[in-house]
Amino acid sequence: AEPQLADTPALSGQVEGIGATPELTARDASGERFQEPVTTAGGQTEQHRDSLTHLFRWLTAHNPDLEIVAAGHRVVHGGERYSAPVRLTEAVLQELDHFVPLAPLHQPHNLRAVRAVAALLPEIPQVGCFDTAFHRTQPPLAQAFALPRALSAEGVKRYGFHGLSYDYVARSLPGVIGERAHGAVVIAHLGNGSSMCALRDGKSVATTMGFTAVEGLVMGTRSGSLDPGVLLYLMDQKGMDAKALTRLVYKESGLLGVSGISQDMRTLLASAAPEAREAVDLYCYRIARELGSLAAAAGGLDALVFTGGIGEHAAPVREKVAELSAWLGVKIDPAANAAHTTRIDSADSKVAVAVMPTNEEGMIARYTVELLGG
Ligand SMILES: Nc1ncnc2c1ncn2[C@@H]1O[C@H](COP(=O)(O)OP(=O)(O)O)[C@@H](O)[C@H]1O
Ligand SMILES: CC(=O)OP(=O)(O)O
Ligand SMILES: [Mg+2]
Repeated sequence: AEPQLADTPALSGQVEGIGATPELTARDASGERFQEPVTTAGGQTEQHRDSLTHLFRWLTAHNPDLEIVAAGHRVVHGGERYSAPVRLTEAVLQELDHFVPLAPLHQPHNLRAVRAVAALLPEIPQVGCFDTAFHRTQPPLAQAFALPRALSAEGVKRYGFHGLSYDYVARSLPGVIGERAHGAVVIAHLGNGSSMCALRDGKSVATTMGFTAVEGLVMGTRSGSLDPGVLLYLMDQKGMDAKALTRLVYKESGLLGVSGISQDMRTLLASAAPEAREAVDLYCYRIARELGSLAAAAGGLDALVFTGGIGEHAAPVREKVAELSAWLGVKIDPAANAAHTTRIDSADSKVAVAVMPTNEEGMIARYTVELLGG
């Protein structure tokens, strides 16, 4: 029989703290919550393996009837080659290893999990679902850097990320705003990593992230767009090498670097420190600037959607972005915004404004069933 996907997951959960003290948390359909530490020692590879061993044992103990038939994975970078989900064979994994330098915070962890499952459950098929894939519909101009042709031909171009989230939201959007979902839409995925995507008729036409997931908006610890001259200056005048610059732009910048306090939006919103305020202000200002740019790429703005941890929960961020975007016809209803309702635009707003939960795992499950069931 063809695999069927239930509307709601039987279980959902995560292993957090790999690299430190991993812990499994899960929730079943009735809302019951489970939490247990993972016993492990050694480096990241061993910790991934032990976390998955623990997970599979736990799954069997709690659902004796459960049969694992496949595993779907988020793989952040698929390069030029992978514009759709793919069966993960060892040959494919070796190609995906090449993108580790292009997504150092994500790709190595993504691939470790695939290899750990392959070792533990060698008989099940595994599917890779790429953050970059959704953006392959973009016109070539939107994917281009103004670099010499030879470099562009090698694949030095703008890929974009958070595609699983954008695809999920785009598919759900007609149910929230009707016909306007087929017009010019900008989705703001605001989490630890933050990016925005312009869509026309549900397809990506432009996005703020580029070759790597460090371009674009201010993020938790990532700088977002920088004048490349800053990097040249730091190399030339301060003797910083690639490793030091990687640490700087991926781990020490963004909300954390500007505030000097935290990478966590909740902490910053609760803080009275002027540095916290400045970090949040810069975060919102950059979103509003990019919204203007993306509206230009989409040829207008019919709808603005907020998603991700910050987009879904941080009402003051949405309020500030809306205030800075009034010129585009964005106007929100303060009470609806404070209550995090699905539609937060005021009755006289030209632009529909929505708050929607994302569901990257749900999207992975769907792609996996589609690929294997077809
Ligand atoms: N109630 C809230 N108010 C403000 N910010 C929140 C709230 N809940 C979560 N966040 C923020 O969401 C961000 C994490 O987003 P999330 O999408 O969960 O992250 P990830 O990209 O790791 O999946 C953090 O900055 C966190 O502070
Ligand atoms: C690609 C990316 O930035 O992902 P995340 O938001 O999960 O860090
Ligand atoms: Mg996320």
